[in-house]
Amino acid sequence: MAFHVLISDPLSEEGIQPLRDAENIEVTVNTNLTAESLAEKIGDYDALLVRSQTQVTREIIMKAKKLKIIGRAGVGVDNIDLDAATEQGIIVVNAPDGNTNSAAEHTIAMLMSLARNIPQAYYALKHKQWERKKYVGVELKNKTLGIVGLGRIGAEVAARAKGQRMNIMAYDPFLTEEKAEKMGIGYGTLPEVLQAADFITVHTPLLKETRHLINRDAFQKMKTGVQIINCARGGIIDEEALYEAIREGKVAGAALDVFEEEPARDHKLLELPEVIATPHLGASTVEAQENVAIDVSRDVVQFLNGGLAKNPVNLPSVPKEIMNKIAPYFELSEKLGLFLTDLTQEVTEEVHIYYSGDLTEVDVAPLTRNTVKGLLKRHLGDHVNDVNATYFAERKGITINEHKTSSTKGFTNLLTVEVTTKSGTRQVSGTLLNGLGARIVKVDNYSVDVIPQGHMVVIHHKDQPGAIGRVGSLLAEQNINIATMQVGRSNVGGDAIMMLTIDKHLETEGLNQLTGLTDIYDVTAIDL
Ligand SMILES: NC(=O)C1=CN([C@@H]2O[C@H](COP(=O)(O)OP(=O)(O)OC[C@H]3O[C@@H](n4cnc5c(N)ncnc54)[C@H](O)[C@@H]3O)[C@@H](O)[C@H]2O)C=CC1
Ligand SMILES: O=C(O)CCC(=O)C(=O)O
Repeated sequence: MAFHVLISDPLSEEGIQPLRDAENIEVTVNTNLTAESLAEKIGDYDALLVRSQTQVTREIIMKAKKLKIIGRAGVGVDNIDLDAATEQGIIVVNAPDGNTNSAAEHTIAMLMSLARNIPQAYYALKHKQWERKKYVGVELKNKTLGIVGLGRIGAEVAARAKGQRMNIMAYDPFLTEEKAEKMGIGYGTLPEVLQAADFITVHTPLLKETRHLINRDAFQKMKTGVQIINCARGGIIDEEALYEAIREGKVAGAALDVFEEEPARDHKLLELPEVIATPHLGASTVEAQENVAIDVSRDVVQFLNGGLAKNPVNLPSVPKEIMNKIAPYFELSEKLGLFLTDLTQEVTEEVHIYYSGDLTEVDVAPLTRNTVKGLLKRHLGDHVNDVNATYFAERKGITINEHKTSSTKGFTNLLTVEVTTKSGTRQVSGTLLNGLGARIVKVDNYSVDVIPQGHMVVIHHKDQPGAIGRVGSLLAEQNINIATMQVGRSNVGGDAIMMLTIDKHLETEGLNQLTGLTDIYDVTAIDL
């Protein structure tokens, strides 16, 4: 089967070679699509690759019936409606490392241009004006650079600015004093950084929490004559507040690579002589564009062919060595989820997943997501997948609890799923037996040994002579062959469980007849 991939923003031709090389992938490049024509065409594609221009809105995602993956050749994913993608089970991947260097270099270029009025002086000279007095700048040496957001790019900017003999002071929610000290930079709260800095550069993502992080209040805290750089995202700085701060003389200059609305051809900030700007060029280098396109193309090829994406945005990435350990449990975890949904046949309120033995040594979050997928699949069908399983569970008010326990009950590994509904709690445990594959080894309090596959019947009954025979006869009458049978009981003559694997699905009529037999409490048909 061929997968169809649409590239809707200009990407490096060398960078998309992994897509072109893949035999089962057909690539369409169309960088002139309007929002309407993208919405019209997106239904034909399995993957969409973008930079920052294409707005992948909810409306487009809702029309993307075949779409499995959106690749962002770059870092920021604020042009993609992540919630909508997650809801629709579409994985979003980005290329977080490929343009770090270019963005950091661009920031330093902007910092130096700002300090020495290079763009303004250049413009004047091109217009035949030799203005030496007007364009006196300031040195960077011994000035304080305030960095807001010390991630990949912020940290690279810090390293380079140290080379300019600047003092660095940074704020990041994940930065500690110890870490700052190790990096040879100063640590401060946001207000402290704002107060101390001669130059301030922002390097956070654009999130609800960071929108207008630098606002009127923030400008009030700054030194008079401060200069501001934004090579991260328009919207982190409140543009209206920046405009006022420049007009009032609080801010002496600003260097902007990004704007709240792009393209920003006719922006009032651009009319101010104190503002220098580039049209979102931070990542526009040959190297960065090749890097990000390669990274994202590889992820798309890998993912479409059943592999794991290296840089998922709406799904945590799983290191290879952990994946190798947990991969054999994937099928079992989903089947335990499916088994319990059939067994309870009621609205799930709470889920507890217990991992023991070998499984306690690794990050089992992917298995939890897969179990939840199994629990929801009966009702949501193929619409639920690893990307959206936890989201759907949350939306349906189901709480998911993951536990690691030392109680292995004699197995080297044991995965137990417990579901609470309004009628009570049901449990199923499974294990992987060396060389023998997956087994269900416990249902509620009964020990069993059943391969989790095919058509099954779970019967709760009273441990009385004849009960098993009656079930066998009735199924024989219905021409249903029993492949295997397991019986577990709590005590002689007490409650017991029969687990049958049968050769075909048990229809409702047969199920009702079984339920009507003497000493039978309840019967559930399960199809795995
Ligand atoms: N102009 C351009 O062409 C480019 C822009 N970017 C943008 O640069 C920004 C940074 O990218 P990376 O360094 O790769 O991201 P990153 O994820 O490595 O770093 C972001 C940092 O911001 C911090 N942060 C989050 N909320 C914060 C807050 N309220 N206050 C202070 N810090 C906060 C995070 O803890 C993290 O350390 C992103 O917005 C990205 O989209 C990236 C590449 C090119
Ligand atoms: O695609 C681009 O050139 C923009 C890069 C960018 O802003 C990012 O990676 O966040």
